[in-house]
Amino acid sequence: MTLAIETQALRKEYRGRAVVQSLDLEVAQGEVFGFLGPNGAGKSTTVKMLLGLVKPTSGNLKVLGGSVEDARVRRFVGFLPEQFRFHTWMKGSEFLTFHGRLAGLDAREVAERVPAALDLVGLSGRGNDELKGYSKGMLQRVGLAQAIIHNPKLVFLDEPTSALDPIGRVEVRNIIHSLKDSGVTVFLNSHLLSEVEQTCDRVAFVNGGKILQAGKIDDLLGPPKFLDVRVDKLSPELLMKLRKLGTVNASGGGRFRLQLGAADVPDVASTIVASGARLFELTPHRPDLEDLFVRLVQQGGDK
Ligand SMILES: Nc1ncnc2c1ncn2[C@@H]1O[C@H](COP(=O)(O)OP(=O)(O)OP(=O)(O)O)[C@@H](O)[C@H]1O
Repeated sequence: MTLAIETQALRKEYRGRAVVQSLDLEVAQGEVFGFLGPNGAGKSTTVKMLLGLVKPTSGNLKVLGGSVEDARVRRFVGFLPEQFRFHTWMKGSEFLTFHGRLAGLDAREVAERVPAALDLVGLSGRGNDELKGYSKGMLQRVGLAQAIIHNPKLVFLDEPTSALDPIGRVEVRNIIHSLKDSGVTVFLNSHLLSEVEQTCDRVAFVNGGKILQAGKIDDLLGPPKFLDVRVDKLSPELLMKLRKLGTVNASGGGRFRLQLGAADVPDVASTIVASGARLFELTPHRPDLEDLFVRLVQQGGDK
């Protein structure tokens, strides 16, 4: 596995107080990784160290297989900060040209990339407008365009959807998916856990500067605990078969909730269909990231 980010025992102290402690992190190239934690958990400090903006007190870190101090490595890193101070007097395309040149693109590359980036974030046709006339959502999107103007291999996005309406969120989610499709690694800080659940391959929960848990979302959440099902008729024969798969609570009209035992969702569906019943609904329920987040932070936050 080629790693885009690798840290060992990374630590940052401010005035003797550790705000990031012994952080071991591995993010594979091409994955969308969610870095989650409550306010003050040490997320921004970690990102700043990974960007070379803050010097670690101790520990090791590698970005794209090299040192973040190396300009040749930073050339392939993009960043959208949470509270971007936009140059509001600039037009959208001037702003992107400015950042493209800062990132090392030459005039020809910038001329090519600016319209493509505006298009990708749904702002084509608005490049000649000054940023001071942009809505919050448009600013967020032009900020995202700035983070990817130079075709980075690794992008850090800090709360990229917080200022956006539901349509804007879907658009950003699609942009993240298309970045992933083109092999870009995305490191996402977000408090919007439903967004994270839909976007990320893996997540790490951090609090008190330490990782509480990390892994694939499916593995962390585990299998569904119960299913809500609707069939045309819950016959005594079907009921008997379902009881071998879990505990059935019927609520009439062919509806029932099945607390799953060892069986999984396909077992239940095939049992129903094989019995000759018609299956209208089958909804698996499991704890979501928010449940896990609250549980982990409450259990492990003060350690
Ligand atoms: N430059 C600094 N000097 C002193 N303390 C700092 C500095 N930067 C951050 N801290 C402290 O480090 C801790 C972690 O802050 P950090 O901003 O990394 O958290 P965060 O997880 O990003 O929080 P949020 O979700 O609120 O942005 C906080 O207690 C913060 O006050």
